[in-house]
Amino acid sequence: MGKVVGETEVMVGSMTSSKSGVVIKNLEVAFGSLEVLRGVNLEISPNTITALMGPSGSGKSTILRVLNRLIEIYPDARVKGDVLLDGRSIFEMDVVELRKRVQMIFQIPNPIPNLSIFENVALGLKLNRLVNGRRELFQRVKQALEKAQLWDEVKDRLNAPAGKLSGGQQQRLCIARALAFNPEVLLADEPTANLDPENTAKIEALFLELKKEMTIVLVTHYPPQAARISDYVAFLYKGQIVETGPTKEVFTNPKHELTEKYVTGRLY
Ligand SMILES: Nc1ncnc2c1ncn2[C@@H]1O[C@H](COP(=O)(O)OP(=O)(O)OP(=O)(O)O)[C@@H](O)[C@H]1O
Repeated sequence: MGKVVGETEVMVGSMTSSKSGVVIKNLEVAFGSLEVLRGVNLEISPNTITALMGPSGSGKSTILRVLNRLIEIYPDARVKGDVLLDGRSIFEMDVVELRKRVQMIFQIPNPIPNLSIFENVALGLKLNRLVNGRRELFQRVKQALEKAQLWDEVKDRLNAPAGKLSGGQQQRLCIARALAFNPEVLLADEPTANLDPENTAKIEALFLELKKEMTIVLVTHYPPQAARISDYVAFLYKGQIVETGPTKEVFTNPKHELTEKYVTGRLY
């Protein structure tokens, strides 16, 4: 299912303008003279997991970096086109506000290792003055750790340094830190690439829970992960979207030869 807008296929989700859906329109990104994204159009429905998959260097992370405007930290990056969040251009929003609504986690978990487990989650809430008093702060941190399915494992050692947690726990701590902001969109850039199968399964199960409350955009190198947990996929190749659609459809009946090669593990 899809309609053509601009150069590439656009997935049609449940609603275009409904809350916290994301619409990417004719996105182009270049670093200096290097064009890395061209004519990218994509509609990401609320409360879904959309997987961006494709070979290394195809532009997946760059799309994520546009969605929270992290791209603006690169002085030579040029961005054209538009991205709508809940119907409004993200480029017209206050960037600090945008990044509260659109949180991001990375391939390598990046808690502050010497800071306590509690403080890693609390810090953003304190710096942004989002809570009133210690009691509310504790409740928000607890709630975030619960949602990230980490609370039971850490509730007796909240003051221990985050660096003492296992890799999988550190990644869930980073998810808790993001969830503390009650984001509408969670961007996940290969969040399980450094984890063993057991921890990967935990994060995947967690995402399936979290999508009930937010929209998730997942970058993955690994087609089976997209097949397991995403509702929609966009397959990127050399900076363009080759094919998008409901995950099952794209995996069972890919329309493009490149997609077929990729999902069957013959294109890296
Ligand atoms: N800050 C930057 N400056 C210059 N070029 C960059 C920068 N960031 C990314 N690129 C280039 O943009 C292209 C797309 O990179 P991007 O990281 O988005 O790809 P990717 O699909 O996420 O790759 P991977 O799966 O390896 O993470 C690559 O050619 C990369 O070298």
